[in-house]
Amino acid sequence: MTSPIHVTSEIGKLKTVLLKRPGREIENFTPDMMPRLLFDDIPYLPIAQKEHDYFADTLRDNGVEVLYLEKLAAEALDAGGDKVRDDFLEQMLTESGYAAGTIHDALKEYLDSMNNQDMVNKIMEGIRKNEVDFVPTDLVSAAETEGYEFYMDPMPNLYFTRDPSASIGEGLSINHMTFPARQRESLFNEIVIKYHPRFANKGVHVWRDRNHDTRIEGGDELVLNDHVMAIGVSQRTSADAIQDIAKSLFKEGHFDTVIAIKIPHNHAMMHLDTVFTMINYDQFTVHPGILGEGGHIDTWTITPGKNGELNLDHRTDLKQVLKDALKLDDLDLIPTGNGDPIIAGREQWNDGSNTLAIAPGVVVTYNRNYVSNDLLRKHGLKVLEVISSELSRGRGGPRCMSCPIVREDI
Ligand SMILES: NC(=[NH2+])NCCC[C@H](N)C(=O)O
Repeated sequence: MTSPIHVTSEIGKLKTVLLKRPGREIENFTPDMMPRLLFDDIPYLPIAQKEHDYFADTLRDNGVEVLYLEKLAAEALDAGGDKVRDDFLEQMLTESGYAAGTIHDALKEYLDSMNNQDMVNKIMEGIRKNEVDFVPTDLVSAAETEGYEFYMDPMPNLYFTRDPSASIGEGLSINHMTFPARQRESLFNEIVIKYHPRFANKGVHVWRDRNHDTRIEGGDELVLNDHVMAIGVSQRTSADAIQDIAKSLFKEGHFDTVIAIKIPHNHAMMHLDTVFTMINYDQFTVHPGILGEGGHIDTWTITPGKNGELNLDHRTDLKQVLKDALKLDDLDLIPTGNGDPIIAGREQWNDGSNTLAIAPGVVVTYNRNYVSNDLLRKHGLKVLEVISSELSRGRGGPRCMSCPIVREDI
């Protein structure tokens, strides 16, 4: 059976992609909630949607089928039936802090009055206290939640579909994410894979599911070719999760190499794909800020060892490591902002390194990163710019905003 997921590179012609159109969740919060929700500002929703539609149209104009997470999730619940919907809702309430009790019951009743699409949208947008018909009568509900506006927080990061799951080969990882603000997101991906007619029982292999304590996010998971992956050791992805997924990939798939790349652990560079992306057979974007003296950075090339163990090779010359793993004579590492420290810092902040390749040498980028975009063109790439004033406020670019489902082989 051919799997409905097929991704054997970062650059093969993109055929199908998963997006999430920004909804009310991206404005349903106040500045004091921003750090916890991993946002740096509150986007202006109508413009953010316009920009996102432009992004989706750019992909469609280039022959890409665009799927929407919010739609697939509702369709998965439609297909799954009452029991699946109920289990999903219980799980979502539990992960939102209400496994049982009077607030649980009130939220359940409220959400249960909606059809699947409305319920999915509502969970994504967040639930404020003033919209639920509930007067607390016990001390826990009355005292412990006083002064906070929400029963269920919005999930503003959902439009970064890259992170909660990652397509790898004929399968995917459904991720246990790092921060509470994003941990519930991958529940949507899980129901889509389990129950949506397009994916359910179609031979999709789950390399690693969301039921783990160790953390990994798709922004760190780069499929370089059909047997080599690069995974960031980052603020969001831990070394033990990388070892775990490497074992699973080596055991049951066609992968034989995982290059773990250690990047700074901070908000601006939260994932490997904010500082490093593959854009052609032999071309990558790299933010100069991650390279130490002489262009060095810690990398560990992981390969299968004896008895299911892993072999490790620690090296610091990123260019040589990539050349060896990809069997290339030369490699073009293109520095964000052309290496100027001010421009590189600014354009990396606005995801100037976060390019989405839709074919070898053809990339989608934010228009605001004009220095990096010019440089990409000078290096021979075809650059399709998308508008980005509001979308960039969530700290993610075209690669983060897209989860490839099918790419042609390279
Ligand atoms: N793959 C990525 N770089 N995603 C960016 C995610 C940004 C989001 N605000 C977060 O902090 O999680």
